[in-house]
Amino acid sequence: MSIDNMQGNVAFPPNPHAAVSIRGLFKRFGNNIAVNGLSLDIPVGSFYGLVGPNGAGKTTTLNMVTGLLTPDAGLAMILGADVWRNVNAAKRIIGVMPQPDQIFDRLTGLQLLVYAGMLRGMKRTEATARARDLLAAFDLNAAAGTMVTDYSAGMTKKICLASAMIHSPRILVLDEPFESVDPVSSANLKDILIEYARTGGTVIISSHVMALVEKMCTHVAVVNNGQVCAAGTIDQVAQGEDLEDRFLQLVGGRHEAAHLSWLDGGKALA
Ligand SMILES: Nc1ncnc2c1ncn2[C@@H]1O[C@H](COP(=O)(O)OP(=O)(O)OP(=O)(O)O)[C@@H](O)[C@H]1O
Repeated sequence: MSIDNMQGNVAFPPNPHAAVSIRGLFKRFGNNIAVNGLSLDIPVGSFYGLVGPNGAGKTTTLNMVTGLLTPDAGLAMILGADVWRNVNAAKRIIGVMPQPDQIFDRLTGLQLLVYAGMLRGMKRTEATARARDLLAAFDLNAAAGTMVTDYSAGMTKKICLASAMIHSPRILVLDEPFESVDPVSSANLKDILIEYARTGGTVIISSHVMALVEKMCTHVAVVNNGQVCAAGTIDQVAQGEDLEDRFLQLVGGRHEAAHLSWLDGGKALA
């Protein structure tokens, strides 16, 4: 998709060939409009970054696309099928990284992965074999028999990621996947995701780390106030600039002279 603000253009039909096609998605929490008529196409095989300031509506959008949250209005299609017409079918196609507080952390890492696989209809033997592959890939072999509640934040993140991948979904939706993951595991994870996209899988990540998005993603959408303000390939959105600078131009919010007069390096105590 070229740089294209499709806000409010609900008449523009969804793209049945896209991995994800969103039209006029809307969600309100009380008086707060979290997602305000958002439209976006995510091509099959893309590594798509969703970026935006805190509270922009990224997580709310992803939750509606993955069948976790009902939209107030609008349409989300996954590989040509309306998510909300058959939400269970959509969930089988997608791998969603659970949040650490959404997992059964009294299971061991191995048990959690086998459980996640069996929940998606896999046989125990196959789920166990894949769980062991994933534990190795994420450097969690030594912690396979440890309860997840005793994992560090980064280890928990990795086991959450692994549980999103075990059923080999066609689309992976990952909210801040690299946050608190160490550089070695992060590099391994990037290799896995890049290979996954290369073989036709679609990866959608939300991230605040612009350098990472610029390096890893093929496409990016900048979300602000519940709408897409720019979307396309990284080059199309960056327009020859550093992606972070372009992001700041698009969303604004930089204070001319960010200055807290009382934050004086402790001079007052000297
Ligand atoms: N369950 C909820 N109940 C009430 N308000 C909510 C709920 N979830 C999100 N919101 C509000 O919706 C808006 C969008 O939130 P959302 O979490 O989608 O933003 P985000 O772009 O993912 O932000 P961040 O980068 O900080 O994670 C925010 O104003 C938030 O306070």
